[in-house]
Amino acid sequence: MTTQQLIDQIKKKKSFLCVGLDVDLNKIPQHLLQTEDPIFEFNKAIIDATHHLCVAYKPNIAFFEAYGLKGWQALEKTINYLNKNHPEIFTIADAKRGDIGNTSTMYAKAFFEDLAFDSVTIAPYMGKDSVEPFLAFKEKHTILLALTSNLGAFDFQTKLVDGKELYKQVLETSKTYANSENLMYVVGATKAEYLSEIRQIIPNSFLLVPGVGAQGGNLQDVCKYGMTKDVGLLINSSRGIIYASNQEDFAQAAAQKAEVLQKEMQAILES
Ligand SMILES: O=C(O)c1cc(=O)[nH]c(=O)n1[C@@H]1O[C@H](COP(=O)(O)O)[C@@H](O)[C@H]1O
Repeated sequence: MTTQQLIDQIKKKKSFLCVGLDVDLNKIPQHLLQTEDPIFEFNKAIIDATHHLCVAYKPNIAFFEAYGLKGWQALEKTINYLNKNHPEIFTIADAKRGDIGNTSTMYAKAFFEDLAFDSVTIAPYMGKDSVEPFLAFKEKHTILLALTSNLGAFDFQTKLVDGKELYKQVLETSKTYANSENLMYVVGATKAEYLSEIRQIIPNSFLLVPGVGAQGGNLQDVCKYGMTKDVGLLINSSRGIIYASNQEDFAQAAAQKAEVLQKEMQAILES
């Protein structure tokens, strides 16, 4: 999916919501555990109930890998279900990969070719030759961790390196990479006060913003400081939506939570 197609969807749906699929078998409704593929059945029900309210889904790969082969098969079924039934949806493999060049190429093939995701999250720590193999897939999007939502972000990301915060170095240096126009960045919703300065470095790039809901980030603040003329934001919520109920009504409950966020986004877009 091109960036323009994503922008068009945001305008059409009046939503820049990304639903995070962080499926934990201990948290899903008991009755699903009797089915052959509880992870996929859960995802399918969530997607069926929420796809009109969001523009993206972000399966977090850890939550699939934790269940071995069955988890990986559920991931494959989930992305195939999305690509077949909802090609208008932007898909994010939240894998946080990045390694020496030839290894990154294999990670890129796994998520872009084999699983056919639109984008993948990448850790920038290993630098240019670890990121460019993902950017080589010109029709795909590489989402680089810039300033993350967790407390550990202050261990390295905000530290000064040559007089400048490391996350700013990541933003500036990554702009020099080949095909950098296909970069998006992760900025945690819990770090909204940093967004004005971030926008000075990357005025137009899309940001994936996790951390609203369960982690305490605030949608209004993120939009105030981070929104561009083309919106430029994908706001992710995982637990706050998918675990709204652990009973048979879980999908409707998830849709209700998603709708609250969508309505808030609509109000911001129309203000
Ligand atoms: O890359 C991410 O998606 C990510 C980056 C970050 O800085 N913080 C963060 O929470 N995430 C992911 O976003 C999701 C947040 O989930 P909830 O806190 O349940 O909404 C999880 O899948 C995290 O792994």
